[in-house]
Amino acid sequence: MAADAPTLSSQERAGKAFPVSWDQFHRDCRALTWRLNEVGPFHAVVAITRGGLVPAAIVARELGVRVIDTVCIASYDHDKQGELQVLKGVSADTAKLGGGTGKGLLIVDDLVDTGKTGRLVRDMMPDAHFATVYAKPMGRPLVDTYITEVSQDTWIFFPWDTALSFQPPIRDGAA
Ligand SMILES: O=P(O)(O)OC[C@H]1O[C@H](OP(=O)(O)OP(=O)(O)O)[C@H](O)[C@@H]1O
Ligand code: HPA
Ligand SMILES: [Mg+2]
Repeated sequence: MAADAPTLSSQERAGKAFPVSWDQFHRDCRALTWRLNEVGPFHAVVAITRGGLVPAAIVARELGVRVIDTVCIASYDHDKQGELQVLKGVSADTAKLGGGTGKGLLIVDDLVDTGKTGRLVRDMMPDAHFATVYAKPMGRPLVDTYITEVSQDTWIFFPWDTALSFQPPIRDGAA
């Protein structure tokens, strides 16, 4: 499982912060759907939980897809990546819709970073279309469609993980 992907230090991971608001995320999901609309139709959407649940709901709504399944994978404890754990695979019904290889299925996640999660889901469903909202360079080759690329040393802060807080002025040393 992604034995070739180097381990990144916290410094390499969190060099730059890229905070995303709900409004921005919704717009980026809609932009993603415009692209996916050219590729479909899809039998079902498969969300990679938990981060993929939010974009999957928006994309499925925009594409008019009502069959939604999940693959439940955990690997990060905040910004530290551990071993990937597959907590749940696709259901038998969804696997049948994808003909056993994922053909006609749309896999959605919030982002690819090192690509470890993406490689795992691609191995599970090699003919599925894999879409993410954001992509970092190491994971980008695994994604069929994405909207915004950020550098590898950028950490994306999603709106469901954050809250508004005071920021010191830039001239006082804020990053
Ligand atoms: O390309 P990678 O380096 O594998 O990282 C990308 C994955 O990491 C995050 O999930 P995480 O494992 O943190 O779980 P979560 O979705 O429940 O937050 C994110 O939602 C992607 O699924
Ligand atoms: N932001 C949030 N979660 C993540 C990231 C990120 O940049 N990379 C892997 N999981
Ligand atoms: Mg995830």
